[in-house]
Amino acid sequence: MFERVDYYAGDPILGLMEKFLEDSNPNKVNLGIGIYYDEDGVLPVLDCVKTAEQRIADPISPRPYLPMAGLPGHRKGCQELLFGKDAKVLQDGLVATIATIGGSGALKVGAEFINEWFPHAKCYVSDPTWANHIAIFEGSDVEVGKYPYYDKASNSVKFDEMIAFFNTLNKDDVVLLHPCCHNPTGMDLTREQWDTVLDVVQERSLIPFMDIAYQGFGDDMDSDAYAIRKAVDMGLPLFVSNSFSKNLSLYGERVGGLSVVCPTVDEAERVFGQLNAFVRRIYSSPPSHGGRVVDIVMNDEALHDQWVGEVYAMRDRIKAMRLKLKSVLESKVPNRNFDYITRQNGMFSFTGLTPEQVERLQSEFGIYMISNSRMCVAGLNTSNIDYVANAMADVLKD
Ligand SMILES: Cc1[nH+]cc(COP(=O)(O)O)c(/C=N/[C@@H](CC(=O)O)C(=O)O)c1O
Repeated sequence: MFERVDYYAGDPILGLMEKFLEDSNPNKVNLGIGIYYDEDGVLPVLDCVKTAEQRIADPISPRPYLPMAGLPGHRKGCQELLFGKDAKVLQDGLVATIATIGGSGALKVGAEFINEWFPHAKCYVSDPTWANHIAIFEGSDVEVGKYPYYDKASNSVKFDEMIAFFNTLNKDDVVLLHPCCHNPTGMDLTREQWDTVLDVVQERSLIPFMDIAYQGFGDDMDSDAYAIRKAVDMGLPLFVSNSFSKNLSLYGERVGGLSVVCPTVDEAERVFGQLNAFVRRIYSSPPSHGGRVVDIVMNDEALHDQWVGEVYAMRDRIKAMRLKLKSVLESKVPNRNFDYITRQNGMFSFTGLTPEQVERLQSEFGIYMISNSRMCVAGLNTSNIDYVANAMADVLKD
């Protein structure tokens, strides 16, 4: 009966996590999945989340279905984080926002919406991009193409090629953009480059779809949203998927959001209704617990301020690990340029190691990074960084 069903090849990121957990090497280091581990190598529970959890736990309350769009406070939290607390576009009621099952759920609902209402649109993703971007959009029958983005030889953005490619695209084609902390390269655009990208998007009437999963891990909450807010200032239609998995350290609670910036209130109402319709037919309504944590942290001023401080502490620890890794590698492999490690932003570094070198790190040293050479810098700490740098130096020298 089901022999016609193909075997699942596994996920390049989540599958690696399983292999890591099974590895008995006492020195193993997980630099694979994009998860923030603290200095002790532990996935943290933020203090602001602990407070929110206590409020949820006492007094304990029933767990009814949430609205299809999620809690109003969760949605408000997404909007103010992305667009700014006093953004005119919010005051004017031009943004349709739903709470979603993580950033992944936001991308899925967005892909379904585009397939339904822009059936001729293709979606173009950066080369390289987060692997699941392609799977999600193709899974919604949206044809996916790639735009030039990263030059491995120079460890920089192929900006002129990217712009030239955008100038070949058609009206309503979707360009999937990383506003900050590019996954997997960590290489972000400057503000001037964003301005140029958004000018081309406007000239070609493209649809920008910005996926922001690491807001606060780059420079700061507002700077990391520069591209989002610039598109709004230009009056562009805009999709934004956001994730609280990393910056609230709530991975398993599956909390995110999808926002669509519309030209008129009437269009925002139409879009909001259709987003609800897609939610209903895909998963009906979002999870309650995570939504309540987001609602409490984002809308309690003191907790929100505490949260921002906790995110910046995570950001700063990652930056410190970048500096340390770069200096150790420079001392051990003097004939190789490691500037890219500190030019890159957010959780990931595209190390440029070959698949064979990545495989050696895993098999000989128990160090796990994605086969495309992406390293999650947040997996480094002062206890393992010398071990990792020495191992990288070893495989780079041979
Ligand atoms: C760019 C991006 N967008 C969306 C997501 C999904 O977020 P969530 O809220 O968990 O649904 C991730 C997760 N990335 C890491 C984990 C994963 O692959 O699922 C990663 O790149 O390792 C991203 O890196």
